[in-house]
Amino acid sequence: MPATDPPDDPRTVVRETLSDVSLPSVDSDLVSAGIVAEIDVHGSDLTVVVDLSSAPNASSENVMTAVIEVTEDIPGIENVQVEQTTPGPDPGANLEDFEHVIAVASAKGGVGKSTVATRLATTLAADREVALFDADVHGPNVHRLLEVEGPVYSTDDGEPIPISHQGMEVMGVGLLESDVPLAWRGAMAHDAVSDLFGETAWRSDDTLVIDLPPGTGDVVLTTLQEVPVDALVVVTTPFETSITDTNRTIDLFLDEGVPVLGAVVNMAEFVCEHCGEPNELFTDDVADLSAEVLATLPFDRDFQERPVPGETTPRFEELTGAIEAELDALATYEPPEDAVDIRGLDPEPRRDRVREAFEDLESGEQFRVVSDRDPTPVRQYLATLAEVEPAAIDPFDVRRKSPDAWELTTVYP
Ligand SMILES: Nc1ncnc2c1ncn2[C@@H]1O[C@H](COP(=O)(O)OP(=O)(O)OP(=O)(O)O)[C@@H](O)[C@H]1O
Repeated sequence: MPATDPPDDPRTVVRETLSDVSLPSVDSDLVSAGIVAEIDVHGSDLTVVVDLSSAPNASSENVMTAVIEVTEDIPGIENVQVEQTTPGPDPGANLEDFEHVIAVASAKGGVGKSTVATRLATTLAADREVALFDADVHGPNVHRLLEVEGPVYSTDDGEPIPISHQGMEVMGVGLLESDVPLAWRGAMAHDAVSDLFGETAWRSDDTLVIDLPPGTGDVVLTTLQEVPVDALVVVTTPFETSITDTNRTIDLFLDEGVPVLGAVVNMAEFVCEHCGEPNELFTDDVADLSAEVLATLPFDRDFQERPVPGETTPRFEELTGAIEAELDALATYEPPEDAVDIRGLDPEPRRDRVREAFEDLESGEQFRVVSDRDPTPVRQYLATLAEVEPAAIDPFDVRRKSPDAWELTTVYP
């Protein structure tokens, strides 16, 4: 009798085989950890369904590879298929469900935007549940920095499941086609990012960090319109043209009502590894930056190493601290005392409050409104009330202060 005869109940053999498999990211073996949800054998075809909700630190890829490796050697088994169940107790959390959204942008490529976004996410992951989205459709490299690979699996409803990487969820266009250079442009790029954003079945709902593409193109602007960003961080190098471009980018974001938190000045100096002497890499002064400097980072080879979720990097603590303070401030946003607060009101009382307060003013007096939506359309209404052209309602400064509080500041013409 050949030694490869299939056993009476092949599922038992598969289960026993899997109970001998352990991974560094899982506390016990795959069966005891509750990862093996279902085993199905038809002839020589084996299907193993894995559920990673009980092992948040396990990467689906590592688990699937381990399952395939050990089960395809089982006598009688020729084809092995591993499927992942819809994860988590509350699968498919929406973008709106995130408590905080932080986006990282830059005017130019290559200034360290992805490095900052990725390290910010991994540092924040020490205290929070963090998800990281790579929206840099033209040069996605978050997955490379973290050394995370696809394939990306889908829920039963076809929603892409983010890769769980050491407790942090990661998603991005780079994961969909790991080794294929993406050449998406314009509308196609926008659609790809937008779809992925809208459909991803996040499990976390605390903090989302987004690595935006460089510049202020279509993907950046539509992403910022579609996603309720709490705070935007702009990365720049301290070089004159870089600062000029960054200032232009910041102005554009402010015009769009994006809450720009501040800037990270990257690669500001290089400390000689031999003599310890710091050397400025650029001589230009960052005083010209139009945003607050949240952190200044040196050129440091350590930043080229793979960041690990949950591991704090001393150099990033300043930045992370500034962002956490801002997130706390957002949670307790108080409108200025002189502002007309129209949040939560129906359309008619909103208009009445604005009209009464605006018509009370003398020419040149400041008018401030706090709204729970973008108050830009109010300009036309104010112009009608003052019997002027909308352009005469000037200045017209709209700032988003929290996910649901916009401040409009203008003066009576
Ligand atoms: N402070 C730093 N010290 C040393 N190396 C750095 C630093 N910041 C970034 N780098 C390195 O510079 C390179 C570019 O960084 P990164 O990919 O983060 O830039 P980027 O602005 O996201 O670029 P792109 O927009 O083109 O994707 C990477 O190899 C990264 O490791």
